[in-house]
Amino acid sequence: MTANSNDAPIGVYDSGLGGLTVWREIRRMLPGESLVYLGDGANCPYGSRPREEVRALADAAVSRLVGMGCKMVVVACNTATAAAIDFLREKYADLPIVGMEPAVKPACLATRSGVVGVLATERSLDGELFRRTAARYGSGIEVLTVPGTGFVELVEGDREDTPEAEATVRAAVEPMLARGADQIVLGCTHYPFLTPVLERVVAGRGVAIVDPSPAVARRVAQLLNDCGLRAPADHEPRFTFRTFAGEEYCERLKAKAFSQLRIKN
Ligand SMILES: N[C@H](CCC(=O)O)C(=O)O
Repeated sequence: MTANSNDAPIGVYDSGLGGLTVWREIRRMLPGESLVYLGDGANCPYGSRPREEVRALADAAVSRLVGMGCKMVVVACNTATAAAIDFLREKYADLPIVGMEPAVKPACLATRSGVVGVLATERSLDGELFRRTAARYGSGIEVLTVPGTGFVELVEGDREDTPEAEATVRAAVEPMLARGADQIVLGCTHYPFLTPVLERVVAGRGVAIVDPSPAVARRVAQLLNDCGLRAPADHEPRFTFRTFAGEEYCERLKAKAFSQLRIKN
């Protein structure tokens, strides 16, 4: 297997478990593609680390995926995308790289109240990518940003459907609802794991929860086509999991990935 050959895998990278929400969508949309999921695990959460540090961590991750022969890399982490996507595209110039887009555009198009809430990590919200996107699509619309403080820890700690999770999510979301938000954008790939709790918090309030991962999977499909990199029809897909943490974390990644899809491991 060589890099850029059609039967090579697509690398999907995140600080931890969160990128599995993107992995799931890519797996659904492109069932014939082999995927290598790299969940750092050793340095998670990234959300309040300095930009330079996140950039170095993302570089190490992409370098590992390239070393494994990946034909494309998906940075399934909003924080790493915000901190490092330009740097990565310049350094790995021959590698097609897909990053996360904050789904501000569809939310601004769909809002009826004119108020959109965005939940993301501190580092994503203060990044240029988010500022540019909000300025471009949010004209005439109030875009409220709230850091999902403690959200990543809940997911990493397998506490995403607990009373503690509900209280944490409620504290972040209530002020948005009070201001009239009718769209809540999940600007961190860990947050879709909190959707059951979020749905309980917004129940009956006419609020849509916007998850960008299906759009990212569509972008992956499009870029594979554009680059002529689709796996051959007879390709037997393989799903591989890697981490910078220990073997136990790798087993967690695997279990969580397959439990979401209800696929036998
Ligand atoms: N899942 C990541 C990173 C969360 C974190 O490590 O703080 C994101 O999309 O931003």
